[in-house]
Formats: sequence, C-alpha cells, structure tokens
Amino acid sequence: MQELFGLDDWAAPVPLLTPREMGQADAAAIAAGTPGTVLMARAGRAVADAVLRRLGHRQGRRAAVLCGPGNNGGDGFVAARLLAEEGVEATVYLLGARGDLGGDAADAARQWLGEVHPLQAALDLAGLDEASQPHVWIDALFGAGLSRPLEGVARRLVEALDASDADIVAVDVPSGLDGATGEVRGAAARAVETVTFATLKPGHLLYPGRALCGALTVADIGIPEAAVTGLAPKAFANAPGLWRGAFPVPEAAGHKYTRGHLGVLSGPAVQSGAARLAARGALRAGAGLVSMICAPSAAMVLASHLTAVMVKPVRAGEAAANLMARHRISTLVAGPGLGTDESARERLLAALAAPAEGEGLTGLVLDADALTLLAERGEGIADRMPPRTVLTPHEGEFARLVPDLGLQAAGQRLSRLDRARTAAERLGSVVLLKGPDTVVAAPDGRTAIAANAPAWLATAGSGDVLAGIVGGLLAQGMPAFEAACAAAWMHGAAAEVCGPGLIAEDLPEALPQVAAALIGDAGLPPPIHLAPASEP
Ligand SMILES: NC(=O)C1=CN([C@@H]2O[C@H](COP(=O)(O)OP(=O)(O)OC[C@H]3O[C@@H](n4cnc5c(N)ncnc54)[C@H](O)[C@@H]3O)[C@@H](O)[C@H]2O)[C@@H](O)CC1
Ligand SMILES: [K+]
Repeated sequence: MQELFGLDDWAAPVPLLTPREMGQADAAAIAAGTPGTVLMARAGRAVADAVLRRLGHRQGRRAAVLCGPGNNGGDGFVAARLLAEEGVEATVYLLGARGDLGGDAADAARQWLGEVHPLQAALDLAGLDEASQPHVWIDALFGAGLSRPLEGVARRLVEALDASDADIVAVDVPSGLDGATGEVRGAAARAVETVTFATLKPGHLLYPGRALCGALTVADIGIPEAAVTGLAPKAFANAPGLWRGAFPVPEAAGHKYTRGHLGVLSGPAVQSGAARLAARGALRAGAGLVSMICAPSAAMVLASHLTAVMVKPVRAGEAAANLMARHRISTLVAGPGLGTDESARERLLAALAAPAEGEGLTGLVLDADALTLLAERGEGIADRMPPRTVLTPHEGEFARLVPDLGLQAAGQRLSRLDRARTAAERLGSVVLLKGPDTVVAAPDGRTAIAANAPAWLATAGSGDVLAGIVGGLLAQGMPAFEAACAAAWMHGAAAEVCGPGLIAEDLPEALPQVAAALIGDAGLPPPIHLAPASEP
C-alpha cells in the first residue's frame, strides 16, 4: 500500500514555489556558491535523462529541441548536447537570434556545436508526414520567465503540436502555462512529461495546468534546502508529509470517547441519505462515536438504515445543543441533505447554540446546504462557528459565500489558490474548495493543493463523504487545516483503491486500507513473544 499511494515520495512536506519565488531560490543558491551554469547543467541533465528513458535504445532516435530566448532555452541547449553525446540525433530550433542570448543560456549555447535553426523551421517540420517527425519534442521555449501570452511563431508551433500526437517533454513547465496559477496564456503545449527543478510550482497542480504537464518529475539540481525554506513557503502539495505528524493514531489504551463523538445534522427523512454518507465517512475516518441528530419524523428512516451510527431524535421543545452536550458531542457536520428553508436554518442554529450545561462544540464542518444558509442568511451562524471550523464549498457554493472571489466574478484574475486563501482570511475559517485540484486554505495563509484525485471521484454523494471524513478527523482532535488536508487526501486515496465505477457508498469502505497505509501497525499493542526455554 505504501507503493500504491507513493507514500515514500511524499514523506516530507513538498512546498510549492511560484516562478518568482523559484527565481529567488535560484539566486540564493547561486549566492551560496553554486554557479548558475552548474544549476543549468544539472537541469539539462535531468531533461536529457527523462528523454533518454522515453526513447529507450531504438535505432535512429530523433529529438527536436525548441529553445526560447531565456534560461529555459539554456536548459534546452544543455539537453541537446547531452542527447547528442548519447547518439540521439538532436536538432535545435531557436526563437530569436543566437547573438541575443545572454548569461548562462549564452554559455550553454556556446557549448552546443551543432547547427541552430530558426523556430519557423520547427513549424515546417511539425507539418510534415509522420515518418519525418522526431520521436520526441523538447519544449524549452519559456519557463519561469513567461511574461505575456504566447504569440507569433511560438504560438503557432505550440498549437500545431497540440493538434498532432507529438510526444513533448516540457522543461520546467509546458510553454504558455503560467507556473503560478495553472492558467494558459494564449496557448500552451500539452506534454507527456514535465521535468521541473527543486520543487513543484502551483501551476503544476492547478487545472488546466495539471492536465498539460503529463507525468511530473521533480529533479534535484542542488538548490540547498535553506534556499527554499528561507522563503518561508506557505503553499504545499497536499500529501501526507504535510499533515502526518498531526494524524490521529489511536492509542491502545484509549476508548471510544478519547476518539471523539461526532454529530451529523440530518435533514428531512426523504433526503437523509447525504447525512448517512457523511456519518459513515466520519466513522470510517476513526471518530469514536457518531450520532445522527434529527427530527423525530426522520428517525425511523435513519434507524432502519444505520447500525453503528446512533440516532438521536431531538424532541419538540428540546434544544439540540443541550442534547449534544449531554452526549459529549464535540464536533458537528451540518449541510448534507439539510435543506435551505427556514426550518433547516432553525435546526442549524439550535445545534450551534451554546448549551445550557456542559461543553459546546469545538469542531464544525459546514457543507452543502449549510453553506448556502451561511451565505444567504448567515446571521447567528457565523458568530457560532468554533475556531476549528472547516467550510467545504464547491465552486458554486464558494461563489455564493464570497461572490467577488467566485470563478465567474467580473474581472476575476486570481488563481484558485489565491481565491481560496483570500476567502479563508476573510471568513476566518479553513476553506476546502472542492474540485479535481481541491485547495485547502487556512486563515493564516497556509494552503495545500490536492494532486491525487482520480477522475471517477466526481460522483453523487462523494462530497458528503468528504465532509464526514473532515468531521471524523476533527472529532479526534486534529487541527482544522491538517484535518481538511488529510481528509481531501484520504478521499482521493480511497477513490484510487476503489477504481472506476466508484459510487459514494464505496468510499468509506475503502478508508481502512488508506488508514492502514498511513499509520501502519502504530495502533497495535506492543508485541508479546512466547520464547522457548533458552539453554542455561
Ligand atoms: N539560474 C537559474 O535561475 C536557473 C534557471 N533555470 C531555467 O531557467 C528558467 C527561467 O529562465 P528565465 O528567467 O530566463 O525565463 P524564461 O527562459 O522562461 O523566459 C524568459 C525569456 O522569454 C521572454 N518571454 C517571456 N514571455 C514571452 C512570450 N510570451 N513571448 C516571447 N517571449 C517571451 C522574456 O522576454 C525572456 O527573454 C526556468 O524555467 C528554468 O528552466 C534552470 O536552468 C535552473 C537554474
Ligand atoms: K518550457
């Protein structure tokens, strides 16, 4: 299972640096004594290695190397030279004049002893018959220095390659992809593989960037760790290295109450399935107890469907918060199937109220209908949210909560990452913005982008299970940002276990395999050996 989830690769947090921050890290590495030419030599080596892996040992291997006017092009020149040394027929095409190259790129170009063709010739090549095509195209046009949309011959070439089924290996990012935002500027190459350096960039994980990068390789080019940590990065890939230290490992001597009691607020009987999915997700995520808080009219439907999850009807005149405090329910998931009418709002407010006696809520997940209520009639809801609150909107709910940050908002130029971060700061809660590239953002500016969600995770009820997993982890005491990150990752990993054909009911059932991979045998009591008598 370690292998299935690639856990060894993700043992440490993986920071995401914007192209500008990466430039600062490069500069710090150079200032600390590694010349830029050495970094470029290693970058070109990593690209050449990736191309050689792709080409294998076939006869007459041909590579077209597309070089831009900056250091990305410099990496291309290095790769071309190393490929030629390995017997690959490498042809270099350059955007602009060779004499205009400067710095490390000029140095790399000087060491390339072959011809340099104008980029227009590559465009002509792309239009030729299949037999004339190179086996691999190396896209070293623009990397971190992309500063405007692609135009002219570069754009026409990228579009021509996109229309063909050319194998493109991109250097750092597919040219035209904005490494900070994942957006395409004008046009962008669609790579089968992208080799980037030192660490990932947000644009590698945010869509459409993620789909354009193909397989991602992060090559170590000797940037010292301090050059990256010195930038105090706040954005990370969402993977276990980021939150594993806070993941709740059950103690052998613990009991169910030490693993937390979670309540799920159910809506009317006919739409109670969503709440049941959330409850099942929470239980499988390790909550010690899960109770369904419901109206008496929904109780029989729920009871006939539930076994390990308890049903707690709130009788007329009884305050839900008091009932929850009596049962030591410290965490609540509200929203799935709740409804958005006035009675739903009243029930939500009743569950969030301070109890007459005992402890109030310490953890809260607001999802689905609860988010709509918060957006449209939020008085009384927002000020009852405990510090560990996670909001789990999809794009539509997000736009209702923070209209000016919605995807379709007029003049919207922020990336998905920045939209989620700004919303979290403004709402004072952790925001988990759902999508194939789910972003988790905390009010203190920390963010994480998911990278493991399979396509088949987008299915009815999948979000309800996710809300439950977040709640289950909060109930066990996990901090809100880490709980939201871990839940999003586990949700993706569970979907990976299930495979295509997944329905939401399958997700909770796959969680034990995911948890086992995360905690190994940590929850088992220490081993007991019954040793045979030893010789005196
Ligand atoms: N020393 C370093 O900083 C290292 C940099 N490396 C490589 O260097 C790259 C960054 O190099 P640069 O900062 O030189 O930037 P790039 O090489 O990505 O591009 C900058 C050049 O492209 C031009 N340009 C930008 N957008 C354009 C557009 N749409 N149309 C036409 N021209 C455009 C700019 O005017 C500039 O001349 C990285 O992506 C990486 O591949 C690696 O070699 C590792 C070391
Ligand atoms: K590139």
